[in-house]
Amino acid sequence: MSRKRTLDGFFKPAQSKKPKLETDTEPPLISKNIPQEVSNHPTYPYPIPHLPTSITDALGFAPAAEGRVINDQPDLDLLYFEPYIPKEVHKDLFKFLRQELFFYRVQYTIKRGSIETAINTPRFTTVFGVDASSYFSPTGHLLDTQTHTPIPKDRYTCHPRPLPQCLDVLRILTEGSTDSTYNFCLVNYYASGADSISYHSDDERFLGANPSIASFSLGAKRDFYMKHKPFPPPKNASDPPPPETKQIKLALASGDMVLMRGLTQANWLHSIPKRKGGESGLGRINITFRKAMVRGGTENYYRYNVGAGGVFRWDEGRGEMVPWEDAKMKDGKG
Ligand SMILES: O=C(O)CCC(=O)C(=O)O
Ligand SMILES: [Fe+2]
Repeated sequence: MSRKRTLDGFFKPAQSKKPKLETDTEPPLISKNIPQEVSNHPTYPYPIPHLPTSITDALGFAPAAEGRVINDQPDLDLLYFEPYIPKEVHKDLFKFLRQELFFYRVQYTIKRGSIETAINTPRFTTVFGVDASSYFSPTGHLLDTQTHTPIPKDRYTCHPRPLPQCLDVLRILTEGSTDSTYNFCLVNYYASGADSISYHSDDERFLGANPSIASFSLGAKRDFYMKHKPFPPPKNASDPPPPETKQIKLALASGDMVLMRGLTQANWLHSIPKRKGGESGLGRINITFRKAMVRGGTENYYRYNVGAGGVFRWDEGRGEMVPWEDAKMKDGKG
């Protein structure tokens, strides 16, 4: 089949707003018999090219270094790969993902008591995947994990989408080196030192107990801080004081991967603080792989990483993320 027909084929489903999920005997949402040069799905704003073989070939040598265990403080269990991505390709992988992925700048409100506060997420985000109650068939339909039949229409209010090949390749490698499996990929893009993530832990109940989270860095070097959560006050005056813990700083470089596992999320917070100077102006991509067990995880991840706003895409000429609608008009594709 010619390349032209392939492209026509995948642009068509992208126009319909919702995937048709009734049965898996329908025409595939992802073409099966055509050599796939792109990943596409009705939930994607545009198709995402597969990784060039120059990158996939080099990824065959990952992890580029052995993981170093960091567990010298209470409740801490990290495996730190410096680097994980071979040095020959981390720059190309960064450029590829920044150019080809679609991002969002999510706004939401939080309510504390009767006071509502508007939050502007201080970084670009995107997400792919679905929790363990469902899975994507090879043709892109969402099926129930128990019954292997199409999921009921009302299972999700969001529109879960499968990992594109370019991130799935990394997921498979990560599973091989971390003794865990993952069904979600979250991506952050920190455009400059003004973008950040404040202290938090990824210990939501929908991840189950002691989740393993694999976190990749590409692009600018940024400081990653960790600190122990406050210990509960002693119950009796005779109880021993809580153990001493020290803040941790890892200068995460392009290609590095930190696996946070065991008791880490339940007991430690982590952050990427705002920075002036250094490499931060070059932009940084963070990719995390996680496993959500139940539907609530899917709703949460799409709400806070896609939200209800517009799509952004990297504009190489302008050197910044631009609203994708504008970029399409400029290309004359609008
Ligand atoms: O950018 C990073 O290295 C950390 C990102 C993170 O903690 C998160 O997305 O939950
Ligand atoms: Fe996190």
